[in-house]
Amino acid sequence: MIQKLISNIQKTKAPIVVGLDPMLNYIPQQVKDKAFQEFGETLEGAAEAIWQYNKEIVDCTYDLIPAVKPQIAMYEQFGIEGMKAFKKTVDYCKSKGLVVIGDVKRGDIGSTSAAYATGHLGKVQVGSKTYSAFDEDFATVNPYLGSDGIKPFMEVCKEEKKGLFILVKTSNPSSGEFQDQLINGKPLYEMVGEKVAQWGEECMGDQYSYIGAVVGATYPEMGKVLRKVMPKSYILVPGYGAQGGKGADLVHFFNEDGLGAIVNSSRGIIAAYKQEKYAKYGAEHFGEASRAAVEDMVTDINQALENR
Ligand SMILES: O=C(O)c1cc(=O)[nH]c(=O)n1[C@@H]1O[C@H](COP(=O)(O)O)[C@@H](O)[C@H]1O
Repeated sequence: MIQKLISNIQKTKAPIVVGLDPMLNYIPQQVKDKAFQEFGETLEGAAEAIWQYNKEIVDCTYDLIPAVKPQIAMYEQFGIEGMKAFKKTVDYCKSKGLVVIGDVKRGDIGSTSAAYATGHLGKVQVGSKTYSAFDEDFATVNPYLGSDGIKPFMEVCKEEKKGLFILVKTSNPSSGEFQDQLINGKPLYEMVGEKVAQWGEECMGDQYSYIGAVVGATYPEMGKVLRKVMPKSYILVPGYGAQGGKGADLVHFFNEDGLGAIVNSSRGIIAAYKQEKYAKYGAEHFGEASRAAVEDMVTDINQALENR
């Protein structure tokens, strides 16, 4: 799957991920009205609205982008119906040739991680039959339980040719509270980065490992250090746009080959029509506003890379 991600990035010349994080308050009224007419103001109605919203955004952007990252919490809040919308979104994006990064941030004791890995990346055995339940291409995982929480995910990735993005340094304001703590003079996030590089060696594609890392766009100096600590790991970089990250901050997350990083924007793309810059599209043409925001993001990052 890492090869497919790289080839999609090369084909689109767009090292970006569109984050499919639908919230009801971003969804234009006409989309909600239609869904509520059919299903009422119910969890099912909400799930239908987020699915229709996602579908329009994907239809308007899929030819420009290599990958999407649905964040499961946005679906889970609507219970079973939301989870069905998550699965429909995963399948639809895959049918459009996109790589799907399930932003599920799992990680637990070994046996529980194994079940998470089976459900999201692997196959579950039911009697004589096997099923791929969610079947994303990559999943985000939390390494702070230690190696035995990560190994079951790696095993499934090896079998299924899938991949991981392991949280190393997160984009949020208080990420330093624990992640920046010094241990024998070294920050914890750097130790985790070294571990990701080690795990990555066991799981190599052609040039890059299918064990990647998550490093927030909001910490560019740390990104520069971590790039060197994990030279063969793809870095998923969230925090662009709504959290303040800009193209110029991101150049050091990339390797000299122009590869090695993929930058996520969620609200900045899917709710672009709400920004003044894209207001001319109006809520009616929210998908076109998202397309314009994708084009601007790609230009911003590629220009920054050219100027470095
Ligand atoms: O794993 C992630 O994707 C992630 C890690 C991190 O450090 N920071 C972070 O924002 N994210 C996710 O990236 C997305 C960012 O959304 P926007 O701020 O709207 O672009 C959300 O889905 C977050 O859950």
